[in-house]
Amino acid sequence: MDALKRQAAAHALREVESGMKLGLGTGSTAKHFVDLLGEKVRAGLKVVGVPTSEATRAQAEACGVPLTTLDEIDHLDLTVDGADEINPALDLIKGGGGALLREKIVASASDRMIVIADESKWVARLGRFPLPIEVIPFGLAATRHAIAAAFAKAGVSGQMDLRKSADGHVFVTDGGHWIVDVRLGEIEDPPRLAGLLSAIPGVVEHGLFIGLGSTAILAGAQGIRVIQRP
Ligand SMILES: O=C(CO)[C@H](O)[C@H](O)COP(=O)(O)O
Repeated sequence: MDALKRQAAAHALREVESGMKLGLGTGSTAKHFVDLLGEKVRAGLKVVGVPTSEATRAQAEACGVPLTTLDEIDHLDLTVDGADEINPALDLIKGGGGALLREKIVASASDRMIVIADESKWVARLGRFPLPIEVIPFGLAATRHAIAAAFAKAGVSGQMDLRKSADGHVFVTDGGHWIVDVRLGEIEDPPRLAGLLSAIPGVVEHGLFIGLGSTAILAGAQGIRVIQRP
């Protein structure tokens, strides 16, 4: 599986040109991309990156990839990131690694987003992977109530689990927020659910990435598949 992730990352690297401003994703697949990008940079490629997490920032720095922020620049040419699920519309579930907020800000600031993954992430319908919802700790019970109401309107339901770290403490995002993971099953209308969740005051962001993915590069036993957003 890890070899497939690296193959997808290597394929995405072909889209990188000198002078580009790049969004750098988070997770085990994006890690391969940053690693391979670092090799190119050390060989002379001129790019600048905006990391989507503190973990990616540390990795990119160690690899020698020059970094900037979306305070210093307001726009990126290309973001390359992984995903937890990808459907044929190239809508995504992201946030398994907890970086969904910065990932969505960075992807939204990019002309193009290439999603890299192994084939197991390709699904007919989103929802098998638990949907991460990043919430403000203040007023959590009220926010959960509002999330449940949004689910009812969208015709889905599922248990909400507050994400914990391996040490048993509540997982805290790079932005200081918490994450509620919800196993919904098939989501009939992801754009509608995304809109309903975005309207809830205590919800900082959610893992439905609608209309952001431009291209998916999927690596499988049969080779690489490149899918463009319809
Ligand atoms: O959204 C993410 C992190 O917030 C990741 O892109 C997603 O979880 C996929 O990770 P991996 O490449 O390790 O399977």
